[in-house]
Amino acid sequence: MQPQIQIQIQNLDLYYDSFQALKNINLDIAEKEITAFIGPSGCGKSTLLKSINRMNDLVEGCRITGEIKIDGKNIYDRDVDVPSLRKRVGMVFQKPNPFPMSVYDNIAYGPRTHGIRKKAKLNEIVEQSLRGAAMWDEIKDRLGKSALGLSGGQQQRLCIARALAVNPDILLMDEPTSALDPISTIKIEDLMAELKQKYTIVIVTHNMQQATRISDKTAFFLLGEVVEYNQTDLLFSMPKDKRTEDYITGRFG
Ligand SMILES: Nc1ncnc2c1ncn2[C@@H]1O[C@H](COP(=O)(O)OP(=O)(O)OP(=O)(O)O)[C@@H](O)[C@H]1O
Repeated sequence: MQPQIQIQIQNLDLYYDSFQALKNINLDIAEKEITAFIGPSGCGKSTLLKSINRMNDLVEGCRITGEIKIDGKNIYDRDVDVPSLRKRVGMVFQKPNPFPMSVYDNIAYGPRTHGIRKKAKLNEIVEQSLRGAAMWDEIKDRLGKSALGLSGGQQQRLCIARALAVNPDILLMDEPTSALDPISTIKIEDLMAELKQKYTIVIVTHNMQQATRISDKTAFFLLGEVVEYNQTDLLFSMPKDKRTEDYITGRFG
């Protein structure tokens, strides 16, 4: 059975002032799969990722034409409530960025800003989110301690738990393991394999082995365009475009 398409990117062009960073992007991203964006530095991967929860709204001079539909609704329509969109489409960044507060408060922060006040409910969300990020047993006795005292890998899983706490449908991950050691990286990759049962995941990665290990589909970007998009095993074993082949065989980039 074909997976359901959740995110449809159609005729998307994006400009930073007069510089065109994305050129006519068309991509269908399936629900509850992991989709990887790969390509050399500066080719627009992060820009496209950030367009999926309108993080680029914060960049002065950024202009977008075309559409990104989530479950059929264009997120760039005027009537879209951007905070609600970002609640549905969570984001995890390259460098772990826990807030300078306790582990508990990091997780409870999002739900509190969405009006949840009851201690019992917050406790439940904190536990569920940390379980969802596969770190409850490891951290349950340190909930009151500062998140800044955790290791880099733990901080990144905490940031994933924080994203889960507001109950998103989609998780965007921008090179989530590039600042981590190999063991922490494997933990996050294992976690992503678990998470895709419940969430649609889009990941930017520079690590082609990582893309082949974890993703269902891969899009190869070059100079603001998607050159090739296919099932990950096919893209890496039988690239259709010479430029994809050159990149994955290390001939450039
Ligand atoms: N805020 C901005 N203002 C102006 N130009 C930008 C801005 N952000 C990105 N760019 C430019 O847009 C292009 C795409 O950048 P982007 O960060 O999306 O690439 P990337 O493929 O994610 O690169 P990397 O792998 O190095 O993170 C680059 O040329 C970059 O310099």
